[in-house]
Amino acid sequence: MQSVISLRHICKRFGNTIALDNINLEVPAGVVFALLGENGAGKTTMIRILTGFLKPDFGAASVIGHPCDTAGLEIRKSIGYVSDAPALYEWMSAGEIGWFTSAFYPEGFLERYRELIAEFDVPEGVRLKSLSKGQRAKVALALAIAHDPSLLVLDEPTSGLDPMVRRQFLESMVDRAALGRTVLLSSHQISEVERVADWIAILHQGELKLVQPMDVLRQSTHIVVATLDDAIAAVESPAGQVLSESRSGRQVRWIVKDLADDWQSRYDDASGVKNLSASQASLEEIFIAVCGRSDRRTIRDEKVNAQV
Ligand SMILES: Nc1ncnc2c1ncn2[C@@H]1O[C@H](COP(=O)(O)OP(=O)(O)OP(=O)(O)O)[C@@H](O)[C@H]1O
Repeated sequence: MQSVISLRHICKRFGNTIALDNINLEVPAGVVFALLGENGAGKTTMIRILTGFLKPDFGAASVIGHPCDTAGLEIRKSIGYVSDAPALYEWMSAGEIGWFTSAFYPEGFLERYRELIAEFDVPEGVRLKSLSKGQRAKVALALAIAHDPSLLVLDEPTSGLDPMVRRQFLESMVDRAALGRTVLLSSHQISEVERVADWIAILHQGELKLVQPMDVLRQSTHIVVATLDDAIAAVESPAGQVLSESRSGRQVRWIVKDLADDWQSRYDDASGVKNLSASQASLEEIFIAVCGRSDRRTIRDEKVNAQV
């Protein structure tokens, strides 16, 4: 099946900063796909490339079959997009902006928009500048989904919203995926994402560190804790892909992906390990393990590496 979003070898630099470093990503249809990353990881840069606002320095990107570098307008008309700070005509009322925007979309837009506004409890007659932040976010979401787009792109949609509004937002994402639509959700609200996302991608300092279905990621990533006889003794890591290791006194803690079935066999009586346990890691623990390393490469680093 064709991907809804496809990125091949995407690179983008701003001066010395490598904002996106050879990104390859395929987003399947009908899922809530979460793009996680700390501040400055490159999430907004990726979304700006996908929506045709920014051209990559290298690589090719397409959204619902359209090339992002040449068909930005077409893409923006077809998808729904909510930025972290939606630009709305402040002097219009919630009702007026729906009517105004409906001129750009096929019949049925206004009716659906008004239904959504009523569902979200936003008063139609009040000017946008007099609405609360949460109400304005709901207007932006209603405008983005009233034409029932096959892809909805949300850049930090819930930042600054209260928990009730956030929950309403995220539930509407799950409803959309259930109808076969795709949602790309950029966020650093990890616990929220964990509840709604089908797929997780972790972007760290411009590099895509991990892309996996949420259930596979959960099942395949463990926290392994070993208690040692001696606090300063060396100990072998468990068999698997070790994402992080930390020590506190006699305890060693690893976050391990694809832990081998027979991982305990490494720790016999002579290993100096007294107690062993393994449990499933939360998304937050996985995120910290993946992102807790190395500083962003800059062009200066690349030049130094090329010289050695
Ligand atoms: N127009 C620009 N000019 C210069 N540097 C930029 C520009 N846009 C982004 N950057 C840099 O590129 C990197 C990635 O920024 P980006 O906004 O994509 O991150 P982000 O993951 O969206 O962060 P946040 O969660 O804080 O919004 C950062 O180091 C940022 O400073």
